[in-house]
Amino acid sequence: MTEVDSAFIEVDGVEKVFDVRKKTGFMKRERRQVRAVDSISFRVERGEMVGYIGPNGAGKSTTIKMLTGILTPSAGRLRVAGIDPSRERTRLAHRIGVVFGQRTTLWWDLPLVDSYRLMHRMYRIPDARYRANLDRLVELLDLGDLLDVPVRQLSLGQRMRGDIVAALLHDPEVLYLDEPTIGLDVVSKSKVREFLREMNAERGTTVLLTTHDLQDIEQLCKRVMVIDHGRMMYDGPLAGLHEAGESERTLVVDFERELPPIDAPAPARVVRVDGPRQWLAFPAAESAAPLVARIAAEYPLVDLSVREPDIEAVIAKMLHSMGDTPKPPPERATA
Ligand SMILES: Nc1ncnc2c1ncn2[C@@H]1O[C@H](COP(=O)(O)OP(=O)(O)OP(=O)(O)O)[C@@H](O)[C@H]1O
Repeated sequence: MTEVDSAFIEVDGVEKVFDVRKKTGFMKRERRQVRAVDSISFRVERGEMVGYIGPNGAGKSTTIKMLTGILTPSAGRLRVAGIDPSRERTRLAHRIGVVFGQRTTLWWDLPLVDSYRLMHRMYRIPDARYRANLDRLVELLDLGDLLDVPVRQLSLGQRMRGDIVAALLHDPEVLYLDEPTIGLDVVSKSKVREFLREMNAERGTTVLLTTHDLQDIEQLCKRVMVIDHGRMMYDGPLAGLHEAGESERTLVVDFERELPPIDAPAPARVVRVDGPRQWLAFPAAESAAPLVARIAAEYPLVDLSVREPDIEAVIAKMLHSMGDTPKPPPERATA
């Protein structure tokens, strides 16, 4: 191994500026520069699963495209597994896997297995390894009955699992996931998450995950990075993000009968009442257990559920609470 002291992914002062030409009138064009990524730095260690989140247009996809070598940075230094992605894109391709939730890498008109056969050739995967990986992945992602079905006939959840198999057939060391659970039903979401957790634990695959679903991050990533207007605004644990934005979760409780708003222990408070159902907001960084125990002891409780805050709301609150000043975490960003 060459990368003894270095992290698996290294991003130092990376920028990406796009030149955009806009039509401003008949025969008139204006040139403008868009700074999609603005001097960001971070490191990801081998085997880490890191969430990479931010509002629309924040610069997430641009970062991922630079990490895969599709785009060349305008400034700064990038390394993945010691490789400069834009200079050695093909060499790097053998070590990375990419899943874009909104697009597919599968051949639409062909049976699923034909796409895998093509990947087998494209990546020159040794036969025995291909066979073993295919068997294992198909079993883990429960695709056995679907291998001969044309991709166009698969449901979104089946297609997504098919895409994940395609991205992993060549045993990549790092996986970039862009919205892997978008549009999936609850069962498919949990299948995908469970698989990713197992893959990370068993194989130590490094994962960079972009998502709008807070539960993806909660269930998969100890660390989250927030980007906004191309700048790194936060890099640390998810709980810290909740604290920075003072975000709240909601406890939804059903009582045996209609009650006036209950006397919730602060900082929890009733925010809505509808018949026997009441909604209580409480700090997202706190456990729901003491609140649930207290309500169960004092009121005629029938059922309850906890709703997570929306990822956009968490980010918006955090950005608002910080003004425009990035929260410098991590020694790891400047190390
Ligand atoms: N090829 C391009 N040419 C010009 N501008 C671009 C190009 N690609 C991205 N941009 C701009 O760069 C900024 C960052 O875009 P990017 O796609 O990286 O954001 P994102 O965080 O992935 O957003 P989303 O969550 O909506 O996918 C946006 O303002 C976008 O319009």
